[in-house]
Amino acid sequence: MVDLQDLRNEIDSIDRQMTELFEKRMEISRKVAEYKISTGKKVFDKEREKKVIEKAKDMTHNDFNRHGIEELFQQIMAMSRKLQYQLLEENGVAGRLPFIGVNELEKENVRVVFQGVEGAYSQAAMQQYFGDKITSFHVEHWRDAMEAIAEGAADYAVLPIENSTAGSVNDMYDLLVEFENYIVGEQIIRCEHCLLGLENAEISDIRTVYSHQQGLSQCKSFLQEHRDWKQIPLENTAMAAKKVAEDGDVTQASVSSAFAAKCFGLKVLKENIYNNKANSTRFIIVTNQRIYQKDAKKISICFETPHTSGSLYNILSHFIYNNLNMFGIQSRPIPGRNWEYRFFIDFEGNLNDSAVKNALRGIREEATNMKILGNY
Ligand SMILES: O=C(O)C(=O)C[C@]1(C(=O)O)C=C[C@@H](O)C=C1
Repeated sequence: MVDLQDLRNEIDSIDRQMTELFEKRMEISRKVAEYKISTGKKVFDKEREKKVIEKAKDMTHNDFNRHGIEELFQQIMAMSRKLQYQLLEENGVAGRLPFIGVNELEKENVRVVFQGVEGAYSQAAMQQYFGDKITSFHVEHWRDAMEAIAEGAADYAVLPIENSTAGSVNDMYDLLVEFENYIVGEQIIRCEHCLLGLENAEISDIRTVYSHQQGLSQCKSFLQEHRDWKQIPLENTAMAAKKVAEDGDVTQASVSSAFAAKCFGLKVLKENIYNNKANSTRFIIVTNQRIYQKDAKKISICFETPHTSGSLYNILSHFIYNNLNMFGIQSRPIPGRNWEYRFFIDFEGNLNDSAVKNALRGIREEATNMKILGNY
């Protein structure tokens, strides 16, 4: 019978040699980086990596080892590249980021566009972010808002990107890729639905309630206590409040925000009638300039990955190696390319941090169509 301890001693000896060789290899990679710094050559050399992997695979003796050696060398060279990116950054050749840092965003005397009607949650988000000293207008569609800032009709747009219950606003991700507009801020608004009625109405008068379908379903428990009320869904919660104000009928109510009550002169008949107390929507503030506030802490990027196994894994490793904390990842189909996806990542950091520059340089070289959507 073989002795386990003997076998483990052998493995230990091989591991020692592998570690020594790994360190030797990284030392050579460091020298290659010096050469690349002085010649301006790119770190990532796809063809060379292919050849290294093929050569190593040819030396193996069975299929299992062929796969193993391929994966191992992919990892070794990914680490080698990360070391080289770090050295580039230390030598100040990490490349300039085409974004300008500003101390503060201009929030007064600016023109802001929001999507939706007056009294919408997006208008509430706009007021909370910018205050009152602005000129604002609203448009019907998200695309109209993106166009307004792209063309310079507005300085900023306020647009929803995510709801804590309903999830991401997918169209917004596509629009951020399509337009040369950038995220410079965000505002989270709690969707605190209330029951609104006319100034002289009481709850006992109500017979009909209007809201967006989601508004009605988010207040299901409360509405079940009033089963005799007719529930009528409308396009959005603000329109529902507007209708109640315009109809002037005490038997009508709407499920809308307290902000909408103020906008249309309605009375809050009952506050906090929603089921999920944490329900919130995250709005982004978008502009057509590549700027970021110097104390910004969150970065959004998107990229496409080559259609090969492990490519997303390799790209995500740039966050791990640079100690960057990822907040989230989304994917969206790429139009016209079935079953291929574009990834959107939010992570913690500032465009001026060297770890961030490092990671972005690596991702830019290894992914396709990488775009920095903003630092805010
Ligand atoms: O040969 C090079 O150009 C290197 O930088 C070395 C190396 C490697 O570790 O083998 C690293 C990165 C390149 O993508 C290709 C190969």
